[in-house]
Amino acid sequence: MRAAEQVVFDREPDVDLMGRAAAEVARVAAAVAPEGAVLVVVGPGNNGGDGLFAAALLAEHRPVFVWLTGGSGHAAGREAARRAGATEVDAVGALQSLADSALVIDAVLGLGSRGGLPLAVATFAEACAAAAVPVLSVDLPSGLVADQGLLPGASFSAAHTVTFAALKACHVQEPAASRCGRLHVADIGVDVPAATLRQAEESDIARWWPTPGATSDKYARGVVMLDTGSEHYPGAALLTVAGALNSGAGMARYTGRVASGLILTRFPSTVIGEGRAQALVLGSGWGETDGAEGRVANARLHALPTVVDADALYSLPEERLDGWLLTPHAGELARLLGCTRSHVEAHPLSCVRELARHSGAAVLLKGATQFVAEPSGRVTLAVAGPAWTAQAGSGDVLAGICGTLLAAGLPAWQAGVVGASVQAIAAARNPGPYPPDQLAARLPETIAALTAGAGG
Ligand SMILES: NC(=O)C1=CN([C@@H]2O[C@H](COP(=O)(O)OP(=O)(O)OC[C@H]3O[C@@H](n4cnc5c(N)ncnc54)[C@H](OP(=O)(O)O)[C@@H]3O)[C@@H](O)[C@H]2O)[C@@H](O)CC1
Ligand SMILES: [K+]
Repeated sequence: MRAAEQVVFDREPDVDLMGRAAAEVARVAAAVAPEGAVLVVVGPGNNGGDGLFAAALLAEHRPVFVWLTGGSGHAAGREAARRAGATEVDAVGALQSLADSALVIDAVLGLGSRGGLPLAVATFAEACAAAAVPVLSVDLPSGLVADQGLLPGASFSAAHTVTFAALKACHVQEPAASRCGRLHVADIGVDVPAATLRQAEESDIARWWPTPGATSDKYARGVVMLDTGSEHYPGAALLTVAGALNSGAGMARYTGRVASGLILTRFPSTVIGEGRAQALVLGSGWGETDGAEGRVANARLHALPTVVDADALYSLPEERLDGWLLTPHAGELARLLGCTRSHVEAHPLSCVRELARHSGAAVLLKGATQFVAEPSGRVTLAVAGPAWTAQAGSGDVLAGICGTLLAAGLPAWQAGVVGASVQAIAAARNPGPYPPDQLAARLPETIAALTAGAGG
């Protein structure tokens, strides 16, 4: 973000980016709280500057109070707010005026935040929540750190966040994302080149879904070959097949070690044994079975796009896995990188990127926020779903869905994003809790609704 801003300053030294940012903040403030007093809480840096210029704009029409939490603040902004008639208050005055405020604008810390809040501000943030006064945060809820999803300490809980040019990690990664409220991305004339972090939306999933054409046969739709499940985890085989078939595979072939009778009783259209296929799914429910390495090496010989899940992840071939999709959760990713689970949870973006860069595969990191990294470093976040999907077996269904999407010809990263998203959307549209096999059974109607009107 700072580099992108610098490009604008180099091109146009007199550009008033802060004025544009403040105008957007004032516009959203007027929309969400059209009347009543506004209390602007201001920090020491440019985030505070945005708040002060927004205060000046709002003070033309309504009572505005300004609390300079650091004692001073952006000098020109302070002067503008004063001239427009805003009233400066101290910490006590801020708490007193809270009850009469229609809106609090949080302009304490933005991109320069190290995380957490000074004590007086933390107390005030709690008071806002207790008084149920809506907070509009400038750029990000103060207390968060822009490029992290963690809560490093106290922070505001915003009803609205106005950010500039592009979303930052804190806006989309939990638990920070839940502090941001409704997000408004304001265009202030700063171009963010080739976004390295993107958030997929339902409309993207509808557009990317590989709807078969009039002339598609089962091979064009894609045959998925699954080597999943084990004596210990036969259910995993069923769940992967359920994921594959309910997301529209042209055919599912099962080559794993679970008795074919069990598979066929539940999914009679499954074909048992190897044959022509367009994608493979490996590993879900293998457990610590012998022969993982041999089975992964065998898959390599097929030279097909491959989903590698669960225990197969620990037997990855050494060469670059172009076109493959790895689907670890945080614990598995930690083991692969030789670090701790808590390290992955604290730094999911860098960890998921590291495995993608190192392996040459796309990597879908599963969890509350689902990240898909490409070897280039670009990361796309899947559409978020309700927490109900965090249940044993969800990952198996997801591996099957991703297999279908790979078989239909989607690039590995896109198969990961679309697969994780459609499962989340199905869960959101069918508020459960449904166990994963029943949620898998809801995929067809979810996909039908999603793609209706998307133009295929
Ligand atoms: N660049 C541009 O043109 C544009 C920028 N824009 C706006 O500027 C914002 C970025 O401004 P910024 O760089 O001044 O950083 P900002 O977040 O205001 O604060 C830094 C100050 O806070 C302090 N501090 C940090 N953590 C702390 C803590 N936990 N507790 C207490 N203090 C803490 C820190 O102290 P230090 O770490 O240096 O000791 C430093 O003094 C950006 O988010 C956007 O709103 C828009 O106008 C668009 C154009
Ligand atoms: K802020």
